[in-house]
Amino acid sequence: MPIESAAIRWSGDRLALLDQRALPHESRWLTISDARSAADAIRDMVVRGAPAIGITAAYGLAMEAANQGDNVSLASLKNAIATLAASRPTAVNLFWALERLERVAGTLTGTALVEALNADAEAIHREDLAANQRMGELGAALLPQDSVVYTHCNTGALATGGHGTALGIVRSAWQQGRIRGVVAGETRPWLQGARLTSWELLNDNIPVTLVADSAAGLMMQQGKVQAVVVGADRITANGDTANKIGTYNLAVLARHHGLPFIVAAPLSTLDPALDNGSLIEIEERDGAEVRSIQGKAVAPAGCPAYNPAFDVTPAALITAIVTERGVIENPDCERIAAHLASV
Ligand SMILES: CSC[C@@H](O)[C@@H](O)C(=O)COP(=O)(O)O
Repeated sequence: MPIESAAIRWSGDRLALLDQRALPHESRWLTISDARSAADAIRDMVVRGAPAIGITAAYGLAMEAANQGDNVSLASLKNAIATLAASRPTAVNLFWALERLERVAGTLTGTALVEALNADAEAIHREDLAANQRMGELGAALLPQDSVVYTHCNTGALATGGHGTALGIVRSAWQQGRIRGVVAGETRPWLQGARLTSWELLNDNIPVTLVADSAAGLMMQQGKVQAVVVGADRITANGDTANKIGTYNLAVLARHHGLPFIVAAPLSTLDPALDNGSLIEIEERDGAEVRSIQGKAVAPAGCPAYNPAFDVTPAALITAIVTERGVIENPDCERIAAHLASV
């Protein structure tokens, strides 16, 4: 059945992705028809954001199954699953989606398998939108009345099945008249804040001020922001949270200035199999992304550069984690486990 969200269009058997590398200047859609092209799109940042990566991987596997036709089985999909799993390492939603589809596939074969994978990929897409809307309601209530909220990277409709995680909270809070506006950090090196978050917020007429990442401390010192809300790529059993590089800096600053630091993520981003954040694989990307901005060199050619795509914020710096199931205040092992066990 066709499903459409801001950056992901599923026709029922083919996938189109909005090429997020070209935003905000150009709206270009790429057609994806198998697991290899889905994996390429994830690795090359055509599609990004933990939930959107999971949704894309699910559709990629479903299309692969359909392409294989009558003889398809879980065994014949193993290479495609490995290709998708190798695309990016940090966002657990990718692995969560693949494992979920593997369970659905089970011993099915042929048309039954194709139909089951299609239905589950569509369910993952729809469930993510519903989760975001619920997180929006729950998270908005945590923000101080009349506050200005600082956010990092892009966690909006582009990064998810719709509405957004942290940006979903911002959207819901704005609709409720709870916040006065948003400060978006530009988010070097890929500029998700400058290119994507500001674009989404301007499109929704939500007041946004774009700042260089290095302005965050001054803005907090000057009392210009009252809360920080971010998304997550993986949250371990103790609440440690991997998110876009620079998130940890913001958490330290928020603690110093006594501001709430709120993480929003669907349950598909929780990884209770890992005890703590030191066990999360942090994606390291090409140093060329740091030496240049949007393909234009800003550093001497060949200058050594280090380019981790994510960092880990210790749970002790997090005021609350919001999932579609509720709010985990002062997250730790016990509270995360109780949250996961609750219904
Ligand atoms: C709802 S998206 C949550 C996270 O995936 C987001 O904050 C982030 O870090 C995205 O990184 P990206 O490298 O753009 O995929």
